[in-house]
Parts: sequence; C-alpha cells; structure tokens
Amino acid sequence: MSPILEISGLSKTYASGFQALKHVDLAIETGEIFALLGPNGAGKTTLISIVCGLVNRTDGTVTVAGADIERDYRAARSLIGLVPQELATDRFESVWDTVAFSRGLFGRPKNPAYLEKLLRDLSLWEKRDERIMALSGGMKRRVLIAKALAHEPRLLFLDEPTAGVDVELRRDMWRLIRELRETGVTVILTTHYIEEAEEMADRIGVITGGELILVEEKAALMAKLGRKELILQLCEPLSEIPAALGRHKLELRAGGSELVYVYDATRESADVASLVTELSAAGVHFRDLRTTQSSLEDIFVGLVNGGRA
Ligand SMILES: Nc1ncnc2c1ncn2[C@@H]1O[C@H](COP(=O)(O)OP(=O)(O)OP(=O)(O)O)[C@@H](O)[C@H]1O
Repeated sequence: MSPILEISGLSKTYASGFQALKHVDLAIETGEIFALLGPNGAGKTTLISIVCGLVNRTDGTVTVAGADIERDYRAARSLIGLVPQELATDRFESVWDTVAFSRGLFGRPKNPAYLEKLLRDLSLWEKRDERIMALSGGMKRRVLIAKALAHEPRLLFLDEPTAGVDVELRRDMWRLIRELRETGVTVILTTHYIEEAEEMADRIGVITGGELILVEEKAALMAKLGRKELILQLCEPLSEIPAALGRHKLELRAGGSELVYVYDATRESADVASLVTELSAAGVHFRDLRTTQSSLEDIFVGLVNGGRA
C-alpha cells in the first residue's frame, strides 16, 4: 500500500532567514499512530502547518494520498483533520453549530447521524446546545477534536493533544485515538511527553533543530529501553574474563576492577542468578554491585543533545 502521507526533501526558511526545517523525509502508512517528539522550537508545528496548508514550504514535496498539498490543495486538505493546541474562535457558538460548520467548510453534505455519533463518542452529546465559552477546558479540547473530525478526514494531526490536561482526560484522549485508528484513521501526534509516545505510538520520530534525526518502530526503541547493565565491583581486578564465564555477555571496565554484564531487562533477568553462581564457582568475588537502565528519555535526550541513533 502506498503511504497516506509522503514528505520528501522538505525544507522551510522563514522570511526572517531562520531555517526551521532541513530536508525532512518521512512516509506515514495508513492506519498507523506516529508520534513526533522534539524539544521546543524543533520544527514540529512548522511541519504540521506545511502539511495542512497553513505555511508555505520553501523546498521539497508533500503528498496526501497522492495529492500534492500545493498543486492539489483542496483534495489533499479535505483528507486532513487538524486538532490545534488552542481553540481560537467560535466562543459564542453552540457545540453543534461549530462542528456542523466545520463539516460544511470542506463541502461535505450534511450528515446529522454522523455528527451525532461523533459527539456521542466524544461525550459531547449532552453539551451540544451549550455555548463553547461555557465549557470546561477538557470539554473544549473535545470540541477541537470533533471539529477536526467533522469532515471525516483520513489523516488526523494532533498538536500536543494532552498538554496541560488532567490524567483522566489524558487517558480518555488515548482511548479515543486508539478508537480512531480502529476506524482506519491515521494519526500523527506531536508531544513533549515521552510517556505518551511510549503508550500510543507504533512509530516514533525525533525532530530537533529542524532535522528529523530518528524514525523507528516503538518496539525497537523499547528494546533499547530494555537494555540493562549490571556492574560488579570486583575485590581483585581481572586481566581477562575467565573462560568459564564465556557464555555471558561480559565486559571489563575501570582497569579490570569492574565486571559489566549487559542484558535485555525484559528477557534475560533469570540469567543474573546463574551468573552470580558461576562467578563464585570461578573464584571471582565482588564487593558491590549496581544496575543501570537506559530509558526512552535517556535515548531522546542523548539524540537531541547531538548524538544520532
Ligand atoms: N513565522 C515565523 N518566522 C520566523 N521564525 C519562526 C516562525 N514560526 C516559527 N519560527 C521559528 O521556527 C522554529 C520552529 O518553530 P516550531 O513552532 O515549528 O517549533 P515546535 O517544534 O512546534 O516548538 P514547540 O514545541 O515550542 O511548539 C522556532 O525556532 C521558531 O521560533
């Protein structure tokens, strides 16, 4: 299947001369949940804004289901829903009117049954006649999602969907995003929360300084996450690892005074017990031990501070 979103060589230099995106390539498959992680000012909003036709690209191509976002703007844009961070307008309108209006903007025929289902799914049905200004912050967020979905898009962008919301609403959002995927909607979300990316995403992209420096399956990142080290401080330094311990992944560090066992925390923890028994049998004694574990946060911070995966 061809990707629903294809970005190739995308660059953006603002009128100020600032280059916010540098040759970004990215293909998003239909039905996936993709999380774009990056620090403030990384270029996430610029990227989304270009795809949604709010900002002009400087260079490169972007197609949505094959439609070029500039040459074929209407076709491309009608496939996209955008949930921005803030609700800017519509304060005096009712929930129903504002959502129905959003659908009309894309030239879609009226479909009250669809809108009713949408509002019910978002727990907004009881509030349909209320003015938006009278809603709580959480309910306003739901209205933003309803507006973005009113024209039945196939690709949904959520810009920081859970920034500043309480835990309950965050869980609700996550459930909702999963349900959307069940209906075939592809979801791209930007987030500052590593936990959110871990929880939700099939794939994770890391952007910093306008460069997309990593795109990886979450499972592969979690495998890195699962990497653990057991560091044993030896009573006597070793010059080499005893042959009897050859089946374990061991390294000597600190001039032979530390023996380090690197293992996958999700699978091989039972081996720690046998290693300790075998060490004792081989006459290797230790006076202290500690473990370290890399988290997705460590990986992320390392990447953003200049490394590459
Ligand atoms: N209209 C503009 N003119 C000049 N520079 C801009 C403009 N809009 C954004 N920038 C700059 O481009 C960079 C990327 O901004 P962008 O909003 O895309 O980042 P972001 O990753 O979404 O950040 P945040 O997480 O803070 O929302 C920033 O340094 C920003 O100051």
